[in-house]
Amino acid sequence: MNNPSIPASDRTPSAFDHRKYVAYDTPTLPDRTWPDRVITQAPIWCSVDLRDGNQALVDPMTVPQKLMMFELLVDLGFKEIEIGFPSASQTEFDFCRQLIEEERIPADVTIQVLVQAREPLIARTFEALKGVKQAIVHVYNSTSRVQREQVFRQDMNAIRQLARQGARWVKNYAQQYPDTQWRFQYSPESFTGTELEYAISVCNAVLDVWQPSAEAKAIINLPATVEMSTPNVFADQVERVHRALAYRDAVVLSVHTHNDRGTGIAASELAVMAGADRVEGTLLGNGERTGNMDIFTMAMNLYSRGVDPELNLADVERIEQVYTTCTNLPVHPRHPYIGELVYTAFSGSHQDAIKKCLAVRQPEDPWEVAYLPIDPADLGRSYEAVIRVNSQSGKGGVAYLLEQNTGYRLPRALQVAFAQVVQQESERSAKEIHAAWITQAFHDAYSQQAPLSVESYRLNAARGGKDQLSVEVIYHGQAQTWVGQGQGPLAAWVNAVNNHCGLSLEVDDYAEHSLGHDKDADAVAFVALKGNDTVFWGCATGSDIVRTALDAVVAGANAAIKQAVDKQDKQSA
Ligand SMILES: CC(=O)SCCNC(=O)CCNC(=O)[C@H](O)C(C)(C)COP(=O)(O)OP(=O)(O)OC[C@H]1O[C@@H](n2cnc3c(N)ncnc32)[C@H](O)[C@@H]1OP(=O)(O)O
Ligand SMILES: CC(C)C(=O)C(=O)O
Repeated sequence: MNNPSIPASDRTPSAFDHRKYVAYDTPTLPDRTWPDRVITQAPIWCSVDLRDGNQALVDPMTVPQKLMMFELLVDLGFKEIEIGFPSASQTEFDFCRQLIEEERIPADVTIQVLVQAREPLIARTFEALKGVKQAIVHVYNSTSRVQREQVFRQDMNAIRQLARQGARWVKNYAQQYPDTQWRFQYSPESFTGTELEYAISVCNAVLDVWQPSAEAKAIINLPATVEMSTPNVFADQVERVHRALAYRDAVVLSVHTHNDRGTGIAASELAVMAGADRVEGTLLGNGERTGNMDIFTMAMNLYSRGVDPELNLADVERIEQVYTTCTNLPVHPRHPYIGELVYTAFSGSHQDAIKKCLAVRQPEDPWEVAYLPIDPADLGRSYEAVIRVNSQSGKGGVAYLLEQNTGYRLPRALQVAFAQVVQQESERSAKEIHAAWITQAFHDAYSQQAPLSVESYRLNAARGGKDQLSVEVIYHGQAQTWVGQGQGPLAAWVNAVNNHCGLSLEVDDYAEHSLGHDKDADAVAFVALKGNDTVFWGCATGSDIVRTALDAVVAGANAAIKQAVDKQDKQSA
């Protein structure tokens, strides 16, 4: 249809011109109630991975791939699974037969199949379902204005008759297989492009044929076959149907949204607020064009707000593996909840906030961690994936990674100093800096035990007086005995080091902590030695805390010695 708002002389079909498009109709539902509702319970989920997901693939799934996906869906807890379109191809037919003949359908799972409102296809569909204990037969026809006028070339009445006829065929064929517990589903396909009151009249016509009851409910499924509006408009449409549908108590109201505008999940969520009982979709949103609504994400959205999603999605590795094997599609690294990068913070302020929230969090607390909508561990994600370091990162992230790798909790001033080392490398390489590099760089910078190292020590701790320390050292390859005195072993040792190395270091800061919870756990010591307006940090670990402190001083002193040598080399060059 030509858009009358564009003068004919102005129409340039190949140009990027928004005037080619018309605004969508907005139903008037001034007394809408859905905006005040919250979702407190998971809807009935129906996976359509094996049908709508499958029909959108470059290479539709083979029978083994379909089986693999079916088993995953069952294990995740889906109770309704649309397994295909059995009249579409031999593969589809055979898959349906295999599930039934090999008794692969658990007693609490109902398979669903799709068919057009065409008798031969409906006959073939019932053949495919022969012997099944229970099944949903899902019949559809397009009701939109565009399809009525341009595809079917039939008026509203004829299209309603087609729907009614399809419903009759389904009902009649079902009577030929009385051993199966049948349920029927109807979709006014392209519902979002259908005049709302007309769509309701078609659904009611179908229900009049099926005469559903509270014991034998029918399913009316409202597809956003093409997502054409903002989700609030879809919610209004659903609430209007919810109110106007005949046999409402005997109907499960279902929605089936697509993602053409990128809001397929929001549309389903608002639809549930508007009265939908059931949601069709696919894992990770595979499906026609931009995909079906993503059940994994919608379920995790519920989970993240404390609502039981009634699906167990914890094994994301398996979900990803089956998804990629069956669809040949990758999982986007930013895919909600499952993508490789979705729990990762590179930026300094995010890392700092995450680290602080995690540090104060008690296991029994509700999850309230900045920047992390859920606990990544719930989906098997390790904390290594949470904080990653590049040139956008700060001291918090670097310290966090080091702590994860070594258990060290750096004093704040050492965090600041070490972050500069890492920042230099990340800027030089223009790459991510991994935890292994950070750990090595930390030890290189702060744990050097050459040219000076401690072999053994003897401490004569004097009550009220000065401690006397005698230390067997290796200094520039020579074994020597150094003696020092001071207020405590640390001061005694710094005095000895200063005397023998020609330094004038003072202890500026000292911290230690245990590296484990049991009494035999090693400790780590950090010491800041100040000399000539420079702070030299040293770090060491060990089971004997005095020895560990001496080693930490040695590391700081070695850094000071190295700086002095470098200075001399520069001057003589
Ligand atoms: C929105 C959705 O996802 S709907 C599901 C879509 N999925 C698929 O189409 C995948 C499986 N489909 C197929 O394999 C094939 O389309 C088949 C086997 C079902 C049918 O194949 P064919 O009969 O060869 O042809 P085709 O699909 O082109 O049929 C179109 C004909 O069916 C009619 N038709 C299409 N949909 C329906 C329907 N739901 N109810 C009744 N008639 C319909 C069309 O008007 C057209 O009629 P015409 O032949 O008189 O012009
Ligand atoms: C058959 C229907 C439900 C469909 O897949 C759609 O409209 O997208």
